[in-house]
Amino acid sequence: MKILVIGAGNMGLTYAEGMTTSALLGKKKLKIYDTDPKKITKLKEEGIFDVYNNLNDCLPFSDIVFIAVKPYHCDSLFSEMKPLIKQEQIFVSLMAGVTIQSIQDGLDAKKVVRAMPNLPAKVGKGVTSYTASKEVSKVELMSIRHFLDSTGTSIHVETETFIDASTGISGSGPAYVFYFMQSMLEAALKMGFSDYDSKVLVSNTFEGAIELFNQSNLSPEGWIDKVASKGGTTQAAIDSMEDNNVKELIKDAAYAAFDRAVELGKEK
Ligand SMILES: NC(=O)C1=CN([C@@H]2O[C@H](COP(=O)(O)OP(=O)(O)OC[C@H]3O[C@@H](n4cnc5c(N)ncnc54)[C@H](O)[C@@H]3O)[C@@H](O)[C@H]2O)C=CC1
Ligand SMILES: O=C(O)[C@@H]1CCC=N1
Repeated sequence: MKILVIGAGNMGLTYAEGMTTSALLGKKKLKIYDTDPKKITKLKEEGIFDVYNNLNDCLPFSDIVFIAVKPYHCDSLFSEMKPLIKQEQIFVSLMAGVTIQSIQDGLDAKKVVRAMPNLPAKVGKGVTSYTASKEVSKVELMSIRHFLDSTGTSIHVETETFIDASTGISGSGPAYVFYFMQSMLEAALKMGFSDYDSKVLVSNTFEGAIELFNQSNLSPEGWIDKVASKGGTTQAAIDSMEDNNVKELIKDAAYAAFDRAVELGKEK
């Protein structure tokens, strides 16, 4: 199977790296296309992929095409791609907001999969939601899932609304976790810990809590109860967060990302 990734940025390159291990590629190298000359030179030097700076040389010779440019670059990209595509090709968009209909219209293509990945894919711990146009067969969708799973795990959703919703939870979600980490790092530094000690305290606290959560059926609230003693320190912290409405604010933030994904789709 011949795979092309368009856009060698954070997401495109992460997916490309994940997919190089796939048995479905056979002996072929994965193709990657970008317009940035510096990226092209660097990728050519590394020699992991077949690297292209011209769509004519790669797009017509690919079965599955992953699109990982920023949403505002897709219109100009689509007009360049349109004369080169074939109806049997499958296009997998990783772009936030951009709808299946607008991809089909922009490319004059039928087989489109819309996916929402996230950045932990870089370490094989990504989660991707995906849905497809009706022209993509079950067997084709199984191959796509195989490639998506090369960066972690995936869930199939029935409608694009769930792609926009998962953008607010898992797509943008790693940034919320980093935001929380940054707040705790700043608090640790303010308390007088060194940079190194602050990082050790915070990163191990996150890692340990996630491991506990993953190894049990207990809800986060159940785990909070195990940490917090009545009248103790944790309760003081949780009370402070509750008084400041932190939980509602985080939910609002997730909805802001969801709404923005829907809005991006309408801007097309
Ligand atoms: N970064 C993230 O955590 C996530 C990103 N996404 C989506 O992935 C897409 C890419 O995001 P990033 O990788 O973060 O962006 P990025 O800016 O790191 O990468 C975009 C790449 O596209 C290239 N590019 C721009 N125009 C091009 C064109 N016409 N032809 C070929 N290449 C072109 C750029 O040179 C760059 O290498 C976005 O649509 C975003 O919504 C989705 C989920 C998570
Ligand atoms: O911020 C963005 O628009 C992209 C989509 C999800 C994560 N990053």
